[in-house]
Amino acid sequence: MEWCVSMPKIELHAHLNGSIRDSTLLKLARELGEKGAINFPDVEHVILKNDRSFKEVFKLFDLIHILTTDHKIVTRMTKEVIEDFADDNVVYLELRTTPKNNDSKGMSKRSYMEAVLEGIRSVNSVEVDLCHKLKEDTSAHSHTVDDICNNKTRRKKIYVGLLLSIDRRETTEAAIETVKLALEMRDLGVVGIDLSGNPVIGEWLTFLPALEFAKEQGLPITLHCGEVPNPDEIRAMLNFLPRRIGHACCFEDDEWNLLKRLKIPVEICLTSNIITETIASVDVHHFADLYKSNHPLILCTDDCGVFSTSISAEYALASSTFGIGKREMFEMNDRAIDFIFACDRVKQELKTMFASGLSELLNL
Ligand SMILES: CNc1ncnc2c1ncn2[C@@H]1O[C@H](COP(=O)(O)O)[C@@H](O)[C@H]1O
Ligand SMILES: [Zn+2]
Repeated sequence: MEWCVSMPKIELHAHLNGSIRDSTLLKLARELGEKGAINFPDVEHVILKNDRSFKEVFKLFDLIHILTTDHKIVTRMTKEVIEDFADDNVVYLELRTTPKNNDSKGMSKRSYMEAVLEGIRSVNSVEVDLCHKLKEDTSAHSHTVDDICNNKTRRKKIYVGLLLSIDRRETTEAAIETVKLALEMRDLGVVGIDLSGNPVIGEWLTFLPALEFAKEQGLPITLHCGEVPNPDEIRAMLNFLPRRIGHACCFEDDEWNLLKRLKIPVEICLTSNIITETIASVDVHHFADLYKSNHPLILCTDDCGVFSTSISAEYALASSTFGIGKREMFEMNDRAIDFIFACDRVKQELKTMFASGLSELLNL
């Protein structure tokens, strides 16, 4: 489905380390293998394996982190991931990542994020508009809407906003440190906070003080919610009123009713849910019911490296499974602009871009 690639798309749920290219991961593993730090054939097998249980996915993340937790590699990975999304015609990307401390690499959460920013600066195949507050004041000098829409006269452009993730393994203090860092970096492209990590680990109450602090400070929050059955946590998360949630796989009737009543937008990750077996098969995915109910939602990749997918592949899968066409998908993206975390300038520019794209679509 060519249109799934060519259509401008909004990606709101992509984890940096989960989006790493297989080729980069294998190269890093080979290098560590040559140094004798790991057994390359074992690691190669894990990287290339296609079906992964939930537990195995989180083991793979630990392995990926061993290979990538280094400033230069974080920079390279960030650059490649943004270029890959832009190549797939993502026009607005919210990229999330967990800031990491690692004494042996001289890495602090802040220096990790500086390496991410360096990666964004080194993107050269596409023009990056980093969403940050300061830019609003200078937007008069920014590009015109015609510039953005007209790929012929300008380079392709992608808006990027960063979300800082709190890992469910972290303590309250570490989570607060991440929120403080996000606040310090609001002028540098950080647009919000995410709670993620292995859903069978950690307690909601551990993260609540950090999330409440973020909310008080006006930082938008998205939560991984209901990836495993846990009705008390799901209800507590929904009643916290996050700006969005990811997944919503293991909801019962009460939780569906609450979600729909609160109209909290959902980031849908089809392939991720199927591979981790949180949903039995794509045809019974809750995307269908939410879409029919006009609930705010958007298709996302989660971890396109780990799950060997792409945002256009997710659109193709949703289109063939649920019979949703190009125009409806386009409108789904247009509506999603309302719940992105970027500032009004970016929202306005995207609205204009999509408005002109729709007339093109209808003229076809
Ligand atoms: C499959 N579903 C998922 N559920 C929950 N958390 C997930 C996830 N996929 C990824 N992550 C979270 O993102 C981290 C990797 O990216 P970063 O190191 O932050 O860039 C993982 O370690 C996990 O905490
Ligand atoms: Zn996720």
